[in-house]
Parts: sequence; structure tokens; C-alpha cells
Amino acid sequence: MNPPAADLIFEMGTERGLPGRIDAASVSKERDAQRGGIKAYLMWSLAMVGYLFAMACRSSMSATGIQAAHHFHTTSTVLSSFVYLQLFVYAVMQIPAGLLLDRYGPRRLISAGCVLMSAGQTLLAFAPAAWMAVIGRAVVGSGDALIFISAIRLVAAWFPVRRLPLMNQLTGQLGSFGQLISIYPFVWLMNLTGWSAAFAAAGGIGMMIAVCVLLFLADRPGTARDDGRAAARHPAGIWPSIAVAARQRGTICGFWVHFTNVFSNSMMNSLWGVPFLLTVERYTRQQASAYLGAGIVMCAVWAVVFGRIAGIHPIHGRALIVYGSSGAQMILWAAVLTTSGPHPFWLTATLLAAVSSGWPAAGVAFDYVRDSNESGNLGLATGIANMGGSFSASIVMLGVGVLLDMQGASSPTLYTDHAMRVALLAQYPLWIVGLVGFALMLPATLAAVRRRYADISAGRWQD
Ligand SMILES: N[C@@H](Cc1c[nH]cn1)C(=O)NCC(=O)O
Repeated sequence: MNPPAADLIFEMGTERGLPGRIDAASVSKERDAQRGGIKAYLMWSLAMVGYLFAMACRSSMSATGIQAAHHFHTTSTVLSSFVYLQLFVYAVMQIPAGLLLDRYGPRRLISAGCVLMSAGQTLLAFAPAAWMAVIGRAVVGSGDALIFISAIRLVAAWFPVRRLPLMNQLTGQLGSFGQLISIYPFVWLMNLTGWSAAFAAAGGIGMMIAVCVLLFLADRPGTARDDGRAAARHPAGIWPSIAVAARQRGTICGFWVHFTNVFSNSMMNSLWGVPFLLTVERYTRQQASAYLGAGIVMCAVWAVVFGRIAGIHPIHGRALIVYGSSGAQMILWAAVLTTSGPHPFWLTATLLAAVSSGWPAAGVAFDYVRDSNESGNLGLATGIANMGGSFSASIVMLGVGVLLDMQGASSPTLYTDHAMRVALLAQYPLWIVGLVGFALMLPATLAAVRRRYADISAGRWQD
């Protein structure tokens, strides 16, 4: 049996003078019996295979940047523009993906996402020209967009409420290890067999995952593999459904949480981390890779810590994670960007700890969304929140490039310590906008979270 959330015990039992402790036994025993068991972990693992594949596909092009430049007879700079395209497709697909998720459920969506990513990777394998590779990347991005929110929806159906923040964190975090698949085994396979065979193999693996998911995944506990209520979802039509999900303060609060916390980490890992470390910190390429790799490990540590805090302290703990992570990022980036490099080890290490906390802190977005929306539009609401990080990351990545260009640093050979530090200041307007949005949405969201936990405790709420 899961204990009640600590800060809600405090608020409901003491602060407001309401009758004592929430009796956790009042949470439906039957639902808890079905949720969180071995089968739940098996279902989650299967969804995780899909998400690992998505993350591996997402980063496969940057991991093979030099080979890609040779294969398509183009420059790495042109290829890095694929990152924007991928982020753009991922972001615009979130609302359709959310609608489809509420209608068809995670099993079909994860399977369809894997098929799309396989098609995109296969197109890349045999594309004779760069423009076809662009289409391949767009197809990969659209498949990728279906996966993460489906995994989050599946977790919400299979695990008890109190364990969801930790399971969400583990989902987001373990999935990101998919990047390591593209950096190591995939690059190794490419060196061994060549471009076409490696991408075609990735396509084949994706199809196998799609079939396994279709055959074995179940959307929720019970006997039926599909969510039986799916057909009834969004009965009012697409636009009213979007309006309902977007009107929930928790959905918009989730959007701002995601918007505020994801971008520094994404910007470093996807595009500007290596140039910054080479130019400002005078790292070698190997040192830069090791630094960014250590960031992925730090993310995992933060994910476990934040998952525990967000589950036990849904009111104060989650807000603290969001303010704490973004505040630490702002302070440490200020210390690095206002003084010339290279910086002392303690400063770059602390910066890495702060930046890596952003990716899991963004996971709190999905806790707010889940605790303030009805299950019928949870997929759509999760998709809306998940757009936040893609928007902010693409704006920052573009902003850094524009600020470099404006200083005459239009190619890597022209990057200077000063130009790079000025360019990275592009992050600050986004933190300010994001934190204002979050602060405005937080009070109403917390009221919704309190209502949800009270309903759960009184047995009035069933997913
Ligand atoms: N920030 C991640 C989710 C996460 C990471 N750690 C805990 N949660 C995220 O938003 N991922 C979206 C995706 O598509 O990968």
C-alpha cells in the first residue's frame, strides 16, 4: 500500500484542521491490486523498448554526423539543420499524437511510431540525395512524437498514483540511454557494415519492436489489450477537446515547466555543447564527449531523486524542483558566461550538475498534467505539455546561432570565447518567460492537485 503524500497529510490533516491522516486504505484496493505488479513492469518494459528505439533513432544522425556528411557529400553544418527539422516535426505532431493516443491507446500508437521510424531510417539507408534524407528525418520525427507520451499514458494506467512520479522519471531517464545505443553499437555497426546496412538494420529492428508491441502490449490492467473506453474519447470533436485540455491550468503549467527546464540540456547535447566546450573551456573532443556523457549519468541520479520528491511532496516538492533546477541553471550559467574561460573544474562540474537536473525537472510537467486532467484527455494534455521543451529548445538553438552570426562567428573556425559566451545568453529570455508562465499557472494547478488527491483518498476518483 502506498503512503499518502507527505505534504498533503500536513496540509489536509494539520494545516487546514481537517480530520487526521488520509486513510491510504480508502484508495481502491482492487485498483492497487491490479496495478504495479509484475505484469505492470513487463508492460512498461515493452513500452520502454519502443522509447529506447525512439531515442536511438532521434540521435542516430548526430552520432554519425561525419559519416553522414561524407555519405551525402554535404557539410556537417547543413546536417545539423536536421536537428531543427526533427524538433519542429516532433513539436507540431504532439497535438495530433495526443488526440490519436486518447482515441487509439498506447499499444497502437507505440507500434505505429516504430513503423514510422523504421520507414524513416530505411529511407535514410537508401536515400541517394540529401533532400531524401531530410524527408527520412521528418518521418523519423513524426514516429518519435508518438512514443514518449504513449509510454507516459501507459504508466498512468498500470501503476498506482503515488508511484507515478518515480515511474515517469524512470521512463524519461532510461529512455534517454537510447542515445548511448546510437553513439556506441550503432556507430560500431556503421563502421563495420557501412551506412546503408546500418540504417536498414535499424529499420528492421524497429519493425520487430512494432510487431512485438502490437502482439503483447496491453493498454491497461484487465483482460482486454485495448483501452475499452477509447472509442468514447473526444466525443465533442477535436477543437473542443483541445480547448478542454488547454483550459486546464495544470496542462499549461506543465507546458511552462517543460519549456523552462528542458532547453539548456537539449541545446548542450544536440548542438552547442561541443562547440562551447572546445571554444570556451578548451576541451579536446574526447573531453567534451566525456563531459556530456557524465551529464547523462547525472540526469539519472536527479531523475530518481526528483521522482521520489515529486511523489512524496506533490505540492511543495514539485514546485521546489522546478524553481530549484531553473534557478541553479540561471546562476551557474551566469557565473560561466560573465567570466572568460577556461573555468575551474568545480564550476564546470557544478554547471553540468545544474544543466542535467533540467531534463528530469521537466518530467514534473507530466505529474501536473496527470493530476489535473481527466483520463479521457490525458494523452492530448500530455502532448500539449511536451511541446514546451521542443519549442524552447529550437528557439534557443536558433538564437545561439543567430547571436554567433551577428558577432561575425559564422563558422566553427571563427568561434571565440567571447562570441560563444555572448551567444549562450540567448537562454535567459526563455527562462524568464517560462518562469513567469509557471508562476502564473501554479496556484490554480496546486488547487487541482489538492482536489485530485482528496478525491483519490475519498475513493471518488478512478482512472
Ligand atoms: N524531460 C524528458 C522526460 C524526463 C526525463 N527524465 C524524467 N522525465 C522529456 O520530456 N522527454 C520527452 C521525449 O520525447 O523524450
